[in-house]
Amino acid sequence: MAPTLCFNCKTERAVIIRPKNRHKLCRECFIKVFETEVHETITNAKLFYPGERIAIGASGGKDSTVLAAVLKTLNERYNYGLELSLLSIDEGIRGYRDDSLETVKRNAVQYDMPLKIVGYGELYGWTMDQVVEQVGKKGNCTYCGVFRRQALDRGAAMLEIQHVVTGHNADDVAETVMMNLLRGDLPRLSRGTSIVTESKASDTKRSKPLKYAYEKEIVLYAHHRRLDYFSTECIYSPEAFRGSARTLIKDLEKIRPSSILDIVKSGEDMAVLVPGNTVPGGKSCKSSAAADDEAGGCGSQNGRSSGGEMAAMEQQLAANDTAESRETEIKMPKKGSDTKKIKTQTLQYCEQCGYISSQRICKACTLLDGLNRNRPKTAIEIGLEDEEGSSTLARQMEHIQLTNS
Ligand SMILES: Nc1ncnc2c1ncn2[C@@H]1O[C@H](COP(=O)(O)OP(=O)(O)OP(=O)(O)O)[C@@H](O)[C@H]1O
Repeated sequence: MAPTLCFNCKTERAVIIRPKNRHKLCRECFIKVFETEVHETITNAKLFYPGERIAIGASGGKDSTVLAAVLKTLNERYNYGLELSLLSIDEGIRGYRDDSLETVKRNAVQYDMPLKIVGYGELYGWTMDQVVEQVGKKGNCTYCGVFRRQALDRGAAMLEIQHVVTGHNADDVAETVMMNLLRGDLPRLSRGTSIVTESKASDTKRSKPLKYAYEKEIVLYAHHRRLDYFSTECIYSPEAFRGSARTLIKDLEKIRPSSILDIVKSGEDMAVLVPGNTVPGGKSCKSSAAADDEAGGCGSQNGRSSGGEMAAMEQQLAANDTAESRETEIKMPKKGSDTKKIKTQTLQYCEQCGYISSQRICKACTLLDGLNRNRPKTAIEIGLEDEEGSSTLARQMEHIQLTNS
């Protein structure tokens, strides 16, 4: 049987089917389409300005590796004029992060980008291995997430960079929407849906250029561009709630491939319902305490292994270069969306470390206090399974304060 030709170029052999339109694409056309859609996300949301210095939160995983590769390509193709750097946080997890950091070091050479590595050990005096040794695996993700959010900000400050981009993708955002919907937490749903999160007082803003990119497409892109990335998952325990939301979304995707972007879109629409808040069309979320609330990574990697779907996909791709993985529809955000609203919080500086926080003592310092007092188990008994840890952390802090008083 004659090979199917690419829907776009009509000359090359098709190796990818996109469920969006059942178009069969060749490698080159798929890569171009993927990059063009990220470019449209960037331009529609006006994510960057010429000359802007950008720190790419680089974990060595597929998402941030694809992000770095695509940003480099687009920066050159469309003359964004960006100065791109890699910023890696070393959580201190032997057998995981030390290996993935080796990948980031290679990426720095491959993409000709400067690399800054900041460690939990140097910032907090605790590596995650030490934290887990003390608190156990249950709930360790909350420590890691809170520490990473601050670490990314602090790393960016060291580089004198005011914009950190992360590899959060459409699946991650859909999970966050689903989790906050199930918790009835619209303000957090609103913040998690925004493509940009910035704080009134913090110099550092965050954005997610891959917000509309499906995880499966990211894997395909990495595969077909032969990107060098690290695919092992964190050795510590997954967050059960996010893992359940992930499984639910993956199941929905199987039945209806557009579910992921539909959930993201619903999240953007629901964000409008947050009373007294201001978010431009899921584009930007200005929170006075965004630094404390914005996801700093992880919390999505963990729990991802439900079913090992991505790992299986990667294996299949590696074994068969003519992969015909099912793709999902990418709908780009419409230009000129309405202004929407988000919750504002009271801003203050942590009395201990000076980090921006909605609390007198920031979450990292609260957790560190618990660790340093050698009694974190008391503090985390109330449960730690959320993507940003914030609601639970607020309860933890109350608990800790009560325990102390
Ligand atoms: N240790 C880290 N150093 C720098 N950035 C990080 C780190 N961990 C996570 N991030 C950032 O947060 C994003 C989401 O992280 P998460 O842990 O959810 O992994 P992920 O979705 O699998 O992404 P990746 O494939 O890039 O690891 C990453 O894409 C990256 O931009």
